[in-house]
Amino acid sequence: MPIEFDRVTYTYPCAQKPAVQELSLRIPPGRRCGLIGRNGCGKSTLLRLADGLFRPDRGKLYWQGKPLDYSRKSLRTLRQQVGLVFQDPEHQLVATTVEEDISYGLCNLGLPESEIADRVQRTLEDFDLLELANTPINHLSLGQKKRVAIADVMVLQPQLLLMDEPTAYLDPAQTRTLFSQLERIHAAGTTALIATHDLDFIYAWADWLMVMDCGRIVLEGPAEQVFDRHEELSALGLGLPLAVDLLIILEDNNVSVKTVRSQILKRLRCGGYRSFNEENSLRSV
Ligand SMILES: Nc1ncnc2c1ncn2[C@@H]1O[C@H](COP(=O)(O)OP(=O)(O)OP(=O)(O)O)[C@@H](O)[C@H]1O
Repeated sequence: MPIEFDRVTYTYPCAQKPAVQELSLRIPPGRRCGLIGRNGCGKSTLLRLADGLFRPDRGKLYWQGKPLDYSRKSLRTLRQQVGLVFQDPEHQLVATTVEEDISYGLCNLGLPESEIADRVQRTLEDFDLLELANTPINHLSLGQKKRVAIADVMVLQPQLLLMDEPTAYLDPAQTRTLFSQLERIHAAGTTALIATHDLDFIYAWADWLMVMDCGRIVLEGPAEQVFDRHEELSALGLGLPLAVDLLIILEDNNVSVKTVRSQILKRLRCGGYRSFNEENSLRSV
């Protein structure tokens, strides 16, 4: 079991209530795990706890079966095995140019120069960053910064990859590149946990889905089964991936393309399943 939370509670200094409460979860090796939930429900806090950046007030975290040790030395070792891509790329980028930034973590690991050069070159290619290799970080667009932040962590080949809103600021082509890189590392045995509001991305990628609310995991299971729980997701203020909405509409065999289009537009403009139900019937459109 790479990572496990056992009744973990964490409260930010000066905060009135915990951001994460009595939270228990286990992520088996090799899993593609999605984490969804409305704003402020505790997703980023959970990821920071998993990376050892925050220490729980109560409860315990286990990494590969051993309780997390918060000594400097152990945290250094943990960070070589667990990589976190922050929601805001500005929190990740440390060096002057793209190439320096991607090599930074590898240099800290004390790897031979030739291996560092090889890995950096491959990562620049993988993330379509070759042309930007010598560009100063502060000359990059937000989407380019996000790609560098993701590359910074992927180049380290962590055993557990934690990502906070990885598709934020990425255009569709770069989202596809990210997808294929995630497929590649999954095939190589990496476990990944991705927190996101991008339901279409998570629907396509995740094999396991956890839903958070008020600092707790409130739904968990195979992604397809969790997305089938329309009413509960709606009650939690969450929508559905477009593909699930489409499947619901298409369950009615008599539905025309025009009706599907009109229903999908309504879904996109007004939100998820609740508005769908309130409309009552497809045929009335
Ligand atoms: N530095 C902080 N100090 C005090 N409270 C904080 C701090 N950071 C976050 N919080 C609070 O902790 C709770 C959980 O925040 P967190 O960022 O983990 O949520 P999230 O699910 O990642 O949200 P989002 O989807 O908006 O990114 C929120 O109520 C938030 O207001």
